[in-house]
Order: sequence, then structure tokens, then C-alpha cells
Amino acid sequence: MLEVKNLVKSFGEFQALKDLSFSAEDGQITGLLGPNGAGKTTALRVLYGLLKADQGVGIINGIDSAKEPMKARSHIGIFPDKFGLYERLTAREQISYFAGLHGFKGADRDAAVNKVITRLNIEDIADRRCEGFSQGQRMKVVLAQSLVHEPKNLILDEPTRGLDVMSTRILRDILAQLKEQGTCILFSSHVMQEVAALCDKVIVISDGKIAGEGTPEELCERTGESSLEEAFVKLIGTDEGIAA
Ligand SMILES: Nc1ncnc2c1ncn2[C@@H]1O[C@H](COP(=O)(O)OP(=O)(O)OP(=O)(O)O)[C@@H](O)[C@H]1O
Repeated sequence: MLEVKNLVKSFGEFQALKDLSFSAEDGQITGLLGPNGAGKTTALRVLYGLLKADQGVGIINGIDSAKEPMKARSHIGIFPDKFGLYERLTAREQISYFAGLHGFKGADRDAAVNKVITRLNIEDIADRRCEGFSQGQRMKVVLAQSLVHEPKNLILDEPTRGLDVMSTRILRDILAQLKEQGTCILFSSHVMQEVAALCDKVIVISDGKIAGEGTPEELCERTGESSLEEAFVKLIGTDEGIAA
């Protein structure tokens, strides 16, 4: 389970998060939807302990990510917004490097790497250098490295950015499988259809605050709108920065 409580964060004079609280449950896909600059990435970075909030806490399976960052990180996989790969490493070496960062050694490390390679069905590219990989192949390697330690929580920042339709579908299928296995999945997006198609719960964030929260159906009901698009526009007050 992932929680942020009463997050406040300023960059200089600019307040990016204004008392932001939300949670994401196990076995569910929770979408953080908001226009460009709403504060999604900032909130996720605080949650996984990469950024210090001025006030409030990020909690991963009951662990305060600012107080015990290493312990908290062992419970999460992070699929970052920009994925760089070590071009000279093979996919297997890349994934193994991340397994090492999570404390896997020797035969356990090899077993963990083999398991995630099989799970994501990337045997065909496992022993090729990452140099020259397509966006879809890169996405799978990054996903493998974020799942190699079998975390109970997965955080994805704009996961489908730059992916083609096929790669997006593959990612969606993998997320659906992880959800069935009880993983808590939280992802940020400003693409409304993606959030609507995938999420059990949607957290609408605008200007560093929660603008609405619930299932897609609940959000429609609450705003008195028949389409999600209209519901989101009503909650946020504008359609600027949201992609259909
Ligand atoms: N390191 C930083 N220094 C200054 N301002 C920042 C910094 N990081 C974020 N901000 C500002 O905080 C606000 C929230 O940014 P954030 O990246 O969290 O938004 P977002 O919702 O993830 O947007 P997008 O969908 O465009 O990625 C923006 O106005 C941004 O310019």
C-alpha cells in the first residue's frame, strides 16, 4: 500500500504541492491524473524518497520513505519517466545490476534475473546489448529491472510516454497481471483515456491539490457528467494540459 499524507513542497517561491494526501491500495491500479505541472512527478518523487517534502510524509507499506529510504525502496519498483539504459550492457546484465542494488548475490541473483526475464517474455533480447533497442524493448528491460526484486508496490511515472500502440498494450497486459497478483500499482498520466481504461481508482490532481477522487463512474456521478472527459474538465476547471 502507498500513501502520501499532507504533502507540502515549494521550489523557491513556487508551491508545487499544497497539502496533498492520497492512497493506493494493494491489488488495484490507481491513476494520478492531472494536467502538466499539476505536481504528479513531485508527489511521486517524495513518495519514493528521492525528494524531501517541506511537510508531510510518504509511506510505503507502513514505512516512512524519508526516515527509512532503503527499507522503503525494497518494497517498491520504480518505472521512471525517462528511462536511460547502459547501452553497452546486455539486457540481462542491466537487470542483474539492479538485482545487485537490491542486495541479491550469486545464484539468487541469477535466479531472480532469469525469473523476471521469463515473466516478461524477453528471452529473445536478454543477451543482446541495449544499444539499438526499440522503445518497446527498452520499456520491457526497464520494467524488468523495476520488478526483479518482486516488489509489492509499483510506481510508474507517465509509463506510456513515447510508446507505440503495441508496446502500450503489452504494458497494460503486464500491469493487469501484476494487479491480479495483488501488486499495488500507482501511475501518473495526463492521458485521460489511458487512466480511464486501466484504473480502479482515479486521483485527479490540479495545482498541487486533490481536485477529485474515486472510480471513473463515481467521478462522473459526482460531477453530473456522462463522460469522463467532461467530469475531469469540471473537476479541474479547464482542459488545458490534459490529453484525450
Ligand atoms: N526541481 C524543480 N525546481 C523548480 N520547480 C520545479 C521543480 N520540480 C518541479 N517544479 C515545478 O513544480 C510544478 C509541478 O511539477 P511536476 O513535474 O510535479 O508536475 P507534473 O504534474 O508531473 O507535470 P507533467 O505532466 O508535465 O510531468 C511545476 O510547476 C514545475 O515547474
